[in-house]
Amino acid sequence: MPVNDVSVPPVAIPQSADSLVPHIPGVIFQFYRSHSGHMNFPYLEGGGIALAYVDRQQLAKDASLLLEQLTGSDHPKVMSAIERSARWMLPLNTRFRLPFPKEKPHWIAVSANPEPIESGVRWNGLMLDITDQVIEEQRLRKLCDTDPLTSLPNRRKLMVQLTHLTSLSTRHGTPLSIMMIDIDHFKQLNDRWGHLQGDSVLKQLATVTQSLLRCEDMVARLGGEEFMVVLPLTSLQQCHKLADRLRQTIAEHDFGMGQGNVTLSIGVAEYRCGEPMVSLIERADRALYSAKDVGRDCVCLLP
Ligand SMILES: Nc1nc2c(ncn2[C@@H]2O[C@H](COP(=O)(O)OP(=O)(O)OP(=O)(O)O)[C@@H](O)[C@H]2O)c(=O)[nH]1
Repeated sequence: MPVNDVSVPPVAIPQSADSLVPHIPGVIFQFYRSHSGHMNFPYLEGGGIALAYVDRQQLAKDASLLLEQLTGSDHPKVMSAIERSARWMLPLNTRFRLPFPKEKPHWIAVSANPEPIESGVRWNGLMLDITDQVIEEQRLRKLCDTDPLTSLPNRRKLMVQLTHLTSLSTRHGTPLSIMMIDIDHFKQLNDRWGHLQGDSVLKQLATVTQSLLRCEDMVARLGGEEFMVVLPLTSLQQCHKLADRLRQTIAEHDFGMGQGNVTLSIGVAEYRCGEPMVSLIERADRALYSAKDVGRDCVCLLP
């Protein structure tokens, strides 16, 4: 049969976009800000859940009813995105959490184009509920940043955090110390007790170390049997003391293999304001190797 003989069932063509708008999974809006700062939504229509709990008639008069619901950093973030878009006539692209009664807030993405008018600026744009996408992003980010065996932050996450903390330390002149930790003769432990028992030691070490730290400290697994602890606002002496407490706690801990089976060598170092982060890590690494050299089960620091 020739292709052009295939009969197509008749479909009603919408007369205007207006009849489609209530059925789309998002919101089409017009947002207005006067030169004096008054804001409102002259137009706000659409489908999906995003409009379920907003009072459109009120928002047509005053947008601050919606903006005031934004929590945490979302309010200043959205306000400065509006300001930037208005000042430079750049597209407004941002996201925020919209509170929902009896539910977790939903993530809403906004994308709109500004248009200068005599009395202020007008934006025409879209809002989409991106909650599922944000949850997936958060899950993937956690996966990228976490060591699967111990659930500790991994090397990647640690480097990001250490970069941030060294720059804070340089800016404010505050102390920052690190510990480089390595389990002694871990190969022998694996060979003698098996890989599963080795894994269990790594997990228990992670838990014991975390229990000795404050919430602003961080312990990460760098790989294999090597860990790093980062201690903001901590001098070398305080770090040394804590490292020795950790060493002793682990030496006395019952890993289920009889006492005295697991010991740690630890190198400690303090950040020198302005130095590259790698120099700090190298110093702690060299201190760790000194600890290995002098017989293990000890804490070393370099001058
Ligand atoms: N069970 C277990 N073992 C691991 C894991 N990652 C690395 N290892 C083992 O850790 C051992 C590290 O051995 P080495 O680097 O020789 O160090 P060591 O035996 O601890 O010796 P020193 O550091 O000099 O005291 C190797 O046998 C690796 O196979 C892991 O995730 N689980």
